[in-house]
Amino acid sequence: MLIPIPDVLTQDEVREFREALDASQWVDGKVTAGYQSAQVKNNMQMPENHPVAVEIGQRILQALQNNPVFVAAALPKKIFPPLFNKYAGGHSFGNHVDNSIRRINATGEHIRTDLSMTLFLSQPDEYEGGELVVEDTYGSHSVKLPAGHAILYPSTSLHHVRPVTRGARVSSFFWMQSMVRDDVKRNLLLTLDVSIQKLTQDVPNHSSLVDLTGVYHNLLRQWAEI
Ligand SMILES: O=C(O)CCC(=O)C(=O)O
Ligand SMILES: [Fe+2]
Repeated sequence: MLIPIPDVLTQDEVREFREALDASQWVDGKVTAGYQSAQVKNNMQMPENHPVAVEIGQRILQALQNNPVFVAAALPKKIFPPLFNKYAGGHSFGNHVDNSIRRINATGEHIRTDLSMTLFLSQPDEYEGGELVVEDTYGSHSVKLPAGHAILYPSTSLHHVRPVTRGARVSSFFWMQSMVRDDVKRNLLLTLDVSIQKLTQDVPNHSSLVDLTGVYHNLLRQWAEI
């Protein structure tokens, strides 16, 4: 399931991050690609250990940890330090599935990629094309969100980015390991969580809330790897 996460960043943060990124040196995006994806990857990237990328990446991680929609949807265990890419002048990224295991260079730690995320840092009217197209069991979904918004999708999905034919598309992208590896189970938990929150608002003190909340936690206890 594709899950939009609105307002990860404020517009002030987007402006500040873009100013710093636009003033920095970018390199060929193939540096972090696996063998197959390197054949179809044609974009630019900030070097992983560039101080600007590291600092903005940490600010993005903080914003995500304080975002209840993200936490409920991803149930994150480990998040890869955010990377940054840029597509301009016809750049695109052909169909691929993300690498299953990633090593975090700074710590030597490995993560299993359960979820992939793109956080848009360009407004949709700044560029033509550049849609992220993700295939899932319900078909193909084309995603282009306002700057500061993100899309979360299963790392098992085949996906590509359409050519950017005008302007530039800048974004942050990264992967995470979830406490709940299985997409179906994670999405059931999210549906239950959202329903409990809605019921809490609409009918506070409803007698079923104790049981439903118990079911949520008991399922999470069954399924979580921590
Ligand atoms: O630019 C994007 O939205 C996705 C990038 C991507 O798929 C990747 O780097 O593996
Ligand atoms: Fe990808």
